[in-house]
Amino acid sequence: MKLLQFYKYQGTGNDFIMINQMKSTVLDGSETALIKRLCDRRFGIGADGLILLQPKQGYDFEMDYFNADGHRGSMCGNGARCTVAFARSLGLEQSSYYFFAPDGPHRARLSLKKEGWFEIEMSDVLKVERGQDYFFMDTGSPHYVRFEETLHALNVEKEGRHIRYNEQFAATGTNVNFVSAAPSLPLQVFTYERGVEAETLSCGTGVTAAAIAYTLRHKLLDEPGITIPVQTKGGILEIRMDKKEDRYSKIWLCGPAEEVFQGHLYI
Ligand SMILES: N[C@H](CCC[C@H](N)C(=O)O)C(=O)O
Repeated sequence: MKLLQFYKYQGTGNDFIMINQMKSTVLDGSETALIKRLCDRRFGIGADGLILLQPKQGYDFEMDYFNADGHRGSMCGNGARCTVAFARSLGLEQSSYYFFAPDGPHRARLSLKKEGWFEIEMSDVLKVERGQDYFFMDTGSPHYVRFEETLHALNVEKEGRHIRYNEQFAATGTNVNFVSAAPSLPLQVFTYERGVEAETLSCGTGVTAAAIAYTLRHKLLDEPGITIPVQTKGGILEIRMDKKEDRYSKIWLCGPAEEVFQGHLYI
């Protein structure tokens, strides 16, 4: 039996179990059944995912991310914001960070304006696929984005699952975002997450994809520093980006992240 010290974090209601492996390794990521059970809201601690904070040569740290199904996921934007908050609470107090995530290197910084806000630079998006009624892109994780007249009557779980498992995406799966088409900002985004296989209260890479799709749908002019506020079920996030035709760089995902509780258990 090993003692597992854990920390629970949330960023706009997307919640994560954090394990500090900066000094010693407890989990190597092969413990699929255990991670799934830890993330279970009845049999475990309960979370949308689990993150191992680890050292990595040339970086301040690495975030190794697992979805609630116990398998390694792709990039998690809210998880990254929580990981920076976690690293800070462990004493890594810097005004900016350089870290490694599932989709490669990232920069992060503290908001100068808002206390408790963490800002992550996302990978550039150089390709956006346009379907008849959807956009599809990789913001570190694959995201399908569909605009809706209204979201209030939408069954996110049912519709999201249907798209995630349809012929086009079944092989690798996709996250699915439904975006309110109301002309005024903030955008409203509801997300079904692959790997959690349920609706989550917020998804950082999904909100990033929704903001990018919005600039295309509403034909925003190319400009540096386009800012799009987004309302999720768990709170407000903000996306800033430089747009040049269909290519997006300097994409920053900004929002709150905080510790909820900590504890330990034997594994
Ligand atoms: N919640 C995450 C997305 C996790 C991606 C994961 N569901 C996958 O497709 O592996 C976020 O804030 O970006």
